[in-house]
Amino acid sequence: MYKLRIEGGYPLEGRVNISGAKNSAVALIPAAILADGPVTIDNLPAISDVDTLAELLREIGGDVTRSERTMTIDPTKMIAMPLPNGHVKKLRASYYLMGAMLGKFHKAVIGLPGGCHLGPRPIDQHIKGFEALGARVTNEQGAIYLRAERLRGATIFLDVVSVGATINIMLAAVRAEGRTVIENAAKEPEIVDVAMLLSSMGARIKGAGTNVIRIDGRPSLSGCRHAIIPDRIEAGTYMIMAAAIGQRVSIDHIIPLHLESLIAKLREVGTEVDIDNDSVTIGGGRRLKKGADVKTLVYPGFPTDLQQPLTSLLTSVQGTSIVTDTIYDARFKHVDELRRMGANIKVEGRSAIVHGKTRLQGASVRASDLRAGAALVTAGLMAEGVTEVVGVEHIDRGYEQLVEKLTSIGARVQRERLTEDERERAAES
Ligand SMILES: CC(=O)N[C@H]1[C@@H](OP(=O)(O)OP(=O)(O)OC[C@H]2O[C@@H](n3ccc(=O)[nH]c3=O)[C@H](O)[C@@H]2O)O[C@H](CO)[C@@H](O)[C@@H]1O
Ligand SMILES: C=C(OP(=O)(O)O)C(=O)O
Repeated sequence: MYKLRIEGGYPLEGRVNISGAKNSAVALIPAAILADGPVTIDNLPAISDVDTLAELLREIGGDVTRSERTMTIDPTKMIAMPLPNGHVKKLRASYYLMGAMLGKFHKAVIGLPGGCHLGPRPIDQHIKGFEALGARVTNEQGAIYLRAERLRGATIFLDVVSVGATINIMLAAVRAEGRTVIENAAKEPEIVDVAMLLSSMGARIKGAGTNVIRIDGRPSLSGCRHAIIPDRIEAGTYMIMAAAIGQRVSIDHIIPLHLESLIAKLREVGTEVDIDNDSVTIGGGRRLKKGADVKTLVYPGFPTDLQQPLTSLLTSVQGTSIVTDTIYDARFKHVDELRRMGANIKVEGRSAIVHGKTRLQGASVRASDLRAGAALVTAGLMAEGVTEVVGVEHIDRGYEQLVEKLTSIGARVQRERLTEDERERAAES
């Protein structure tokens, strides 16, 4: 187990390359199950969620080979092996094995997924979709059992706009008989990415990226090659860090259009943002002028996955900012840790009320989830003195080479092994 040791106060300067999107990668890897030949995925991020999924596909008989940023998955020998426990609990996206295995084998047994603890994260809309396609779905001792004689296209209206349910229903529907229509679908760029991969396999999908997706099922799908889109959340995290303590930082290999809501918010608090074709530059010294209210919303609204790091930035801005998360009701575990560092933040219901401006002080803090980790690293970079962040395994789920990337732009960050004492304390909490 590791911790990050951050010496705060060193300004960031230079260029950072952004990796492929976690939330695409974790759907594209299970999607490969649906093909009848090898699927090659390029621009794969080196994160632990990807390693876990590769392991899961191997468990069900997949031949998975990997070179630096490319993974080839040959699904021809895969079987519908039950996965009620084990690796499935390590990440959220193991739920995509349900849709993909149901589509391919008409049956699956998958343990309820793990992932960040952000309050209740039900999967009722996924199940409603599978049932509409003709599956029988039961929950037995924490594992979901899915079985269908035939899968037939259906019209499904999602009661909640859900990224996971939209993708999972797409995965099952591409091999169902006839037409499926997903209404009130989520519109995130990662959904478009998944639709592109499935289309390259021969699937017929229209409307991905809008709130109505139409899918005409096919009896078989072929292998293909596909490159993952850039990670807008990783990019946004570095943009926030640069706004918090940057001189001039360019964030490269991104799609700026995917970050419009963050760019608007950063400008609102007084950050200079220059946009190029595939990069943005945050820059020219710190000129943050006033607090801002932020409400997380489904895409293209402000992403909940950037809410926590943005909160760290807002501690350094004069005035009061209100950060409201409309997607998750308990995504505020970072707040107690920021308070340890001197932040003046109060949580009321779904909102964090941030009173700035505070000069944060280094402290020992715990990342309870992936983006809480990003928020605490951001705070550590801004703070006076040394910050130690434990819970690094959460950060490793979604940030490729965080230490190396930050060090390359002037941060003082190291990954250190936990001492015996620290390991014991981590096990107790
Ligand atoms: C692996 C992955 O891609 N994770 C992302 C995905 O998570 P995930 O797919 O889990 O998030 P959803 O879009 O499904 O969740 C949105 C909201 O809908 C609720 N809900 C969802 C499904 C359901 O069946 N019933 C239900 O009530 C959830 O509790 C949540 O309040 O989208 C989230 C919202 O952008 C991001 O924070 C996560 O990073
Ligand atoms: C919540 C997140 O991830 P997951 O859905 O995989 O837990 C995230 O990426 O911020």
